[in-house]
Amino acid sequence: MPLVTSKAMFEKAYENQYAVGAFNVNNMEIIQGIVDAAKEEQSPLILQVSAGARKYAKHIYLIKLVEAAVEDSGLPICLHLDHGDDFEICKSCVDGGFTSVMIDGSKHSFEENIALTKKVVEYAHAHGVTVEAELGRLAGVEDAVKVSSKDASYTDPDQAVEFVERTGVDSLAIAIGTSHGAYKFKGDPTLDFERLEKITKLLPQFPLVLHGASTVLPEFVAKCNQYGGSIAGAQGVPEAMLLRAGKLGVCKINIDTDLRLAMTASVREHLAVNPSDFDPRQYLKPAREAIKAMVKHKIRNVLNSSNRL
Ligand SMILES: O=C(CO)COP(=O)(O)O
Ligand SMILES: O=C[C@H](O)COP(=O)(O)O
Ligand SMILES: [Zn+2]
Ligand SMILES: [Zn+2]
Repeated sequence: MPLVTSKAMFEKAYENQYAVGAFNVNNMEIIQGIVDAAKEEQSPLILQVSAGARKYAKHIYLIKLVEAAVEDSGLPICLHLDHGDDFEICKSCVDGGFTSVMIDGSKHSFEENIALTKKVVEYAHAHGVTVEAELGRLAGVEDAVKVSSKDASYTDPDQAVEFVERTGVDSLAIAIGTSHGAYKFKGDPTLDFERLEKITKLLPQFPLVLHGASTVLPEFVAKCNQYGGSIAGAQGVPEAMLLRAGKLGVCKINIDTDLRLAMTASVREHLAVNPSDFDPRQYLKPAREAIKAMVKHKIRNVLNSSNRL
């Protein structure tokens, strides 16, 4: 089974009102934990690589690890570039074996975003690769750059229609109140479901993407803090809201922060409880299991994507 694009995955997800999890990967243990979970759940899967991940691990290591995961698991996996900043990084990932790319032109003007996205779509489609774009701007930390809530903006539904028509893009990340990182809401969590419903109505059958969709489960924050961490005031998107979004045209839900918290909580606990351990396998093995358990939890309780292959 080779790597696959997101096209058939999204068609099936849209039809059956569930979402495919897009999990950020940075190393072997993270990839193995995620893929093991998806295999046991027989769930469709997107593994995504940020520019930062590509810098950290190098493109060649990540692609070879993901190819190994496909061969070892037999799963149809989509390998996606997360938040491509310019045409060059998208081209490099298309040329380098990715099956899907995101061009994130959301920091540019509407017209510049369209022109940039169109250029990537033309190149990617000519090479059999699907494209995600972003309209509206999420707050939070993205590629080590903090977008303040004053610079964030929700997606305009009419602009979304024009954007999709003029670019030919395959899926669209929208801003309805989620944000990247562990600190998503100061008060009660709210998402603009009215806006989401409007976009879905204007763009029927079109797959939408929700970034910044970690739940920041309190028990993992508490475990980090119990074993020497200092993560205060963290809050994510409640699971019920994500399930609701999955029934309203959101076909891809991005999760990174929850994997980071699961892995860090596990490593912190292991080293605190076993102070004489110094073989990395001793703490990375349970860390990999923690990733697996988190992804299984997401597939069952947030994505509703078990047994959808
Ligand atoms: O959107 C994301 C990656 O693109 C990840 O979002 P979280 O920070 O909520 O996990
Ligand atoms: O959207 C951002 C993802 O969580 C990736 O984060 P990163 O750029 O730190 O790898
Ligand atoms: Zn963005
Ligand atoms: Zn994102």
